Amino acid sequence: MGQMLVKEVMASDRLKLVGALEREGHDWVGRDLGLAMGGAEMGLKVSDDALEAFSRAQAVIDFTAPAATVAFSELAAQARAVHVIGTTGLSEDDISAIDRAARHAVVVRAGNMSLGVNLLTRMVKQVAAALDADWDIEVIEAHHHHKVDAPSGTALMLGEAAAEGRGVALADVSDRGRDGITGARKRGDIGFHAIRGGDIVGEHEVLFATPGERIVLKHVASDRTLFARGALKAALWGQDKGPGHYDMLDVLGLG
Ligand SMILES: NC(=O)C1=CN([C@@H]2O[C@H](COP(=O)(O)OP(=O)(O)OC[C@H]3O[C@@H](n4cnc5c(N)ncnc54)[C@H](OP(=O)(O)O)[C@@H]3O)[C@@H](O)[C@H]2O)C=CC1
Ligand SMILES: O=C(O)C1=N[C@H](C(=O)O)C[C@H](O)C1
Repeated sequence: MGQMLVKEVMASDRLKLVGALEREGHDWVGRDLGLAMGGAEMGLKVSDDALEAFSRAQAVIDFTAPAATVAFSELAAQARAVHVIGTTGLSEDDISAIDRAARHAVVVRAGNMSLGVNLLTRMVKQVAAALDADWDIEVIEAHHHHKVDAPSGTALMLGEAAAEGRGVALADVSDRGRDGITGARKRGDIGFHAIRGGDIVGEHEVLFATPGERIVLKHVASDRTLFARGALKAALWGQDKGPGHYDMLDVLGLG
């Protein structure tokens, strides 16, 4: 995602890239970003000094890993830069830490930056609200074999939307990774299933099943560029907002 973001920022006439980070000890640190990416020289050196880079930025776009994102949220808040977070796999403690940073700066966080998925969450909530618990809800997601977290951030967003529609807390009804003699499905549970293979960009399906019929709501991402474009839209949107923890529904006006 990092390299995709660099390309999208370079292609934009509204954005300017002022820094690029790698972790301390990475062999790109100190090298020209363009050359390191295998292209033309960009005149911008890769750094490992987050606070220095953030202090020169109006926005920080972060698709990394939970520990990095939590640390960056504090530094971005110190620098009063808009922090756009695409990182998934965050724990409740991680999210609380980000909430603390969002008291001082704008944070936009979403497990999926695409318009389609965010619209789908509204549809899932509506369908879940219209159906009772005789309808079993299952969230099925598929991603490339490099992905390290499961369920995906998007699957969790869709599960949250379904739980919200039903008026229950997801934590109380979530059923993940069935294996072995699990017993019959519990009424009202929301199940999660993760497929990992090849270069699948991201596919999410929410299944509502009752005896005799099924409803399937599905989103397919076929190009990662859409996630980068969504994140950049969020960075621009956040420029005139007050401190707070926002999501893509806010950015897209679907909240
Ligand atoms: N919200 C959305 O729309 C989307 C979210 N994602 C999420 O974004 C995240 C990244 O995805 P992806 O790009 O595929 O994953 P990658 O593993 O390819 O990239 C993550 C990068 O973050 C770097 N990183 C980790 N920790 C640090 C640190 N402390 N300082 C600097 N760099 C660090 C890693 O470096 P190193 O290799 O050295 O560890 C790596 O280059 C995932 O959580 C993914 O689920 C992805 C696509 C869309
Ligand atoms: O890791 C990915 O690739 C993706 N991660 C996000 C997620 O966890 O839902 C968004 C998208 O599906 C791609």
